[in-house]
Amino acid sequence: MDKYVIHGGRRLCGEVVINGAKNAAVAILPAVILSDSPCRIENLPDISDVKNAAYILEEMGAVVSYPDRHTIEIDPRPIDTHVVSAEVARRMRGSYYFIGALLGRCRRALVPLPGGCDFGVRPIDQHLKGFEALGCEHSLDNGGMISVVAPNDLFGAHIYLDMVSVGATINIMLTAVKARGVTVIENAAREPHVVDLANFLNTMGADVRGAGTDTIKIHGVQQLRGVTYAIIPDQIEAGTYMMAAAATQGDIIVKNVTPQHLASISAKLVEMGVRVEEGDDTVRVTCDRQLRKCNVKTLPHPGFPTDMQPQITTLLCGAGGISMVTESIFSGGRFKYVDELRKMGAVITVEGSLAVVEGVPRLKGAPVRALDLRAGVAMVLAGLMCDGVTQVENIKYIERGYENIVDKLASLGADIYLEKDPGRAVYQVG
Ligand SMILES: CC(=O)N[C@H]1[C@@H](OP(=O)(O)OP(=O)(O)OC[C@H]2O[C@@H](n3ccc(=O)[nH]c3=O)[C@H](O)[C@@H]2O)O[C@H](CO)[C@@H](O)[C@@H]1O
Ligand SMILES: C=C(OP(=O)(O)O)C(=O)O
Repeated sequence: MDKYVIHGGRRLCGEVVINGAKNAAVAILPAVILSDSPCRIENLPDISDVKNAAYILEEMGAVVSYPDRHTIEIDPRPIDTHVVSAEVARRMRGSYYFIGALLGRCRRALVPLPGGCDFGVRPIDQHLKGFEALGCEHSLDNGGMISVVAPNDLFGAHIYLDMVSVGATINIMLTAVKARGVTVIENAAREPHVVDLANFLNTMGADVRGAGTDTIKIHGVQQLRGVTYAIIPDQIEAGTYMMAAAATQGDIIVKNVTPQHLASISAKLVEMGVRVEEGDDTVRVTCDRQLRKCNVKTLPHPGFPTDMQPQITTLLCGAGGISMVTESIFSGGRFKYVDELRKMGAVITVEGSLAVVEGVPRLKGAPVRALDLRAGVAMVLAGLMCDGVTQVENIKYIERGYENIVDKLASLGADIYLEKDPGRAVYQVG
């Protein structure tokens, strides 16, 4: 099995450039099928989730080309199916956005239940409730394929989400932009990728207002046109490198970011005694002291992101005192990685959605597994901050969301390399 090998204890210093946002990219790529002409998407991250989304588009008949590693051109006109096949779609969460986009394009969709990080149950009832309100019927077959059909067309509706859901907000937007009349989504998610998708759709000719607030209003239109669009920087990749600076008493300038998207992450680092200086599109993170304990609660944006929870919990393992981390988005299922951290000497007790983290002087290197994307990158952070050698297995999860992580960390001074499994002829993503 391929693994990352990390000799810990190096101070990370220098500059790192952040790539485009995974969670924006996996929504914008399906949205392209709503267009009546080709689109060019720039600042695309080179990660396996994006490769898988592009593969699905090609499999459906779109003509796809890559002028360079971070740019994709997609001509959706040849697509003549409403079906997404299961194999690749099940390797990622964002494949469920093909439901919303296909409904907008052709009023029906047959798409597998999505994959993505395993936090226990990840229901999609709010997505289905939204589609129903817009005039759709749905069913699930034994093979895990979801069929959603709008027998009499799509009609704008007033939809209140029972919980703040990024996925449901985006999926409903994708359908409603091509519905007749006005749709209002109440209790909508406000994450930066929700806003980025709305901006992309509006550039194509849609009429989406209020994205970034908890009420989004969409006037349906008949046609959307092809555009050139650049994806926003990845909030979570940026936050992870900020934590790497703090974890190693380092000094890193994180470039190509939107500092406003990082406000909750910066605030927690400052509380821990870390210096964070914001530029126009940079943040510099410097740490020259032992971290202070702090309490963290994950919340929908603009609260502290759940996708940064494993990273900050890891950081708190080296802080002075006892910290409390409350996971309020994915209750229960997002602390599984704590067992891996314990192998490195972490002292953490988990009760339901609360982790109590007792700071220890040093973690020590050990063989550990990436249990999901952010849990995996948390193991990398632990490896960087500890004494000795850490081997991180199951790195395919990390590659879902981090472009070139080994080279980026090595360029900051980390002693990390990828050890390829000699027995593995072909590396399969996802
Ligand atoms: C591809 C993508 O963008 N993934 C992100 C998206 O996941 P995802 O879209 O799955 O997350 P949601 O915001 O929908 O989930 C929030 C909470 O609502 C629950 N829920 C959601 C929908 C639903 O129909 N019913 C329901 O009960 C979920 O189980 C969870 O407890 O937002 C999460 C929360 O910021 C992030 O961790 C993921 O990185
Ligand atoms: C949970 C995540 O991703 P996904 O929803 O794609 O599994 C994540 O990015 O941390």
